[in-house]
Amino acid sequence: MSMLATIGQVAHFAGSLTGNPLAIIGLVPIFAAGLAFMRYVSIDPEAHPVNVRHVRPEYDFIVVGGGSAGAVVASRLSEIANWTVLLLEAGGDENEISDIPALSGYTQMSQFDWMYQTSPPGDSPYCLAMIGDRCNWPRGKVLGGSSVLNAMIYIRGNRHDYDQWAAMGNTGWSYPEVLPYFLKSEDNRNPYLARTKYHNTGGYLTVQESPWRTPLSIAFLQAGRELGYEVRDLNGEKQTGFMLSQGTIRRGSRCSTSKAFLRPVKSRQNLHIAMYSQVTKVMIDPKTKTAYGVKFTRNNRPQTVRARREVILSAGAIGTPHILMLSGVGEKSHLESFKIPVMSDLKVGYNLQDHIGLGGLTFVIDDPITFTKTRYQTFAVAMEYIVNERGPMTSLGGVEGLAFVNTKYAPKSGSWPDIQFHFAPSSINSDGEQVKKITGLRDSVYNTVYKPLKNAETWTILPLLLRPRSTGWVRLKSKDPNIYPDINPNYFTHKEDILTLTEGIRIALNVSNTQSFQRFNSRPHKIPFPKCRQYDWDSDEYWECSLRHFTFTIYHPTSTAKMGPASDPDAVVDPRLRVYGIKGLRVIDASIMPTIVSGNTNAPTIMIGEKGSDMIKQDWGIRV
Ligand SMILES: Cc1cc2nc3c(=O)[nH]c(=O)nc-3n(C[C@H](O)[C@H](O)[C@H](O)COP(=O)(O)OP(=O)(O)OC[C@H]3O[C@@H](n4cnc5c(N)ncnc54)[C@H](O)[C@@H]3O)c2cc1C
Repeated sequence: MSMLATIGQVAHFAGSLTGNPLAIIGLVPIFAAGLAFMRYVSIDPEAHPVNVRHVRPEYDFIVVGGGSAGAVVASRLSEIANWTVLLLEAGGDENEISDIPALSGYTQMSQFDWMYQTSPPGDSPYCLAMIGDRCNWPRGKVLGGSSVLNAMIYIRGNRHDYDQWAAMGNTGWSYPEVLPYFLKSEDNRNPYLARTKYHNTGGYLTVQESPWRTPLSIAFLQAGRELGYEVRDLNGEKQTGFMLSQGTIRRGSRCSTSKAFLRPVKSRQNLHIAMYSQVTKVMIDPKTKTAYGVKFTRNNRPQTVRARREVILSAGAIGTPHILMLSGVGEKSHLESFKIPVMSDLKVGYNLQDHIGLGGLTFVIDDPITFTKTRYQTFAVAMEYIVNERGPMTSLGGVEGLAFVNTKYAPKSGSWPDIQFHFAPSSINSDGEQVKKITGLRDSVYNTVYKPLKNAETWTILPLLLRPRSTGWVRLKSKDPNIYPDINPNYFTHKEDILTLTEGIRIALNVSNTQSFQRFNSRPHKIPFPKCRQYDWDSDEYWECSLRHFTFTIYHPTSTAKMGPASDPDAVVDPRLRVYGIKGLRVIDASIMPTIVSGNTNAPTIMIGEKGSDMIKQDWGIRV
């Protein structure tokens, strides 16, 4: 294939991603993608998984959803040579654009994204700065799932999270019991990390720091020290402190779970992967209450496939409860209102938890050292990515530094921080209007608050609430599987969530006040949101108003099929991830977290995939 043809093909794909790519993302990333494509075709040893043409009538195991967890489960189960495994994925395959770390925002609102939205809020307002008072909730609709859309940040959560799960009655899920599963996946490429007992090499999932960063990342670490925090591996012994971001990247490109877990096993004859296959229902025998297969639609054709041993739902925190409820597993009164026969009366869809913070908390500096589109979308930058797998294009979604800090509301031990910082040497409009587009910011907000920052040197901290008290739900709107469910996160129904975040914002302001940032004359950008003008800047009321406007989720919905012991009335699955009341049906994905972990959710979900796979093997008599 000629170079021009290849570039044309990638540009065409980019068009489908953005609507008008040449206007929005400019030529350079397209060149980058085109050239990267050439390199992959010629030298990449990891050819893509095969989309099987025909699905057999029956398999031993059916895995629904090939995302962060599902790709792991399909890979691990098919290690058993005499088991047949079918992986059904609603989306298609990832590609060269989604591989470029710095362009991670461009896969949102594309064919790779389910494009969910929260329902408009009730009494506790949130997302008010967004069109229709609704926040976008991107979810991966692609092999690799949300690991293809995410910012690639690798964080495992706090050891107390897992000890708390175990203390809730979830035998086997304490920190010492889950750590081996984090290690099992990992191939850490930073020798100084790899040699510690908290990291590993040789696993499928590549983890490393981005090979490139701006000078401000070092200022961020130094600021942490000035504030009394240690710079340390936040995936190591202690979580409190500051560090450079670690990410799931390999040779400078995204390492999705499809790339990590499915490509290496693509030639296994006992693993079939069927893409563009949307599961609409789990078939459950009403007499024996046993799951025996699934219904799915592929190329507009409804089909069924049977499972000899088990059906595993790995469709994510929205998809899994949606499928469960459509299949008659959910709260009795809710299902009956849609005339869905009830197979098991369980609190499916409840307990929805998510991490939120204040979006757009921006600081301005004088020096020309930040990440701006004009500075970094150049031919030289593209070539550095293509030829050397290095440079600004390898930046982990622009997030260069991370920190876990304690507000006065955190446990007194100091070892279970309640706020996480994501540090980025950029702001809402450093990338033209792409961030505006994917967050759904109203014109009035963007034009008033962020447009004046055009050409400014900026940096941002996203203060994130790690353990929200407010929980929400996912409920059916219809029994038609193509109608998205009602997603109501109920943000800020607990005042403590606002109070904790307000303290977190003030610690972020202190970061800017350190000598490390004052060297650059750092100062907060103080233009208020139009509807928060009546409050004094930095008053409690001002921050509450700001939080309720630019409510920023970093897309970590979890816990909608809660794991718990039989004594827990809210539990949907038991500690071996089996759905209560139904034989042959498990859930293995982010939905099972009884409480959201204190940190980004991709690595914990991959761990759940690893551990869940071993549980299945054990339960079928395989030694692991
Ligand atoms: C934009 C974005 C940025 C993020 N950034 C980070 C980050 O930097 N670090 C981090 O740790 N976490 C991040 N996350 C969160 C993290 O990626 C998710 O928590 C994690 O991927 C969830 O894994 P999962 O297996 O539960 O679901 P998913 O990975 O979403 O997988 C579910 C899969 O099931 C498929 N599916 C759903 N319904 C059906 C159906 N009916 N039939 C067939 N298939 C179906 C989907 O298409 C998808 O492939 C981010 C998420 C997003 C969306």
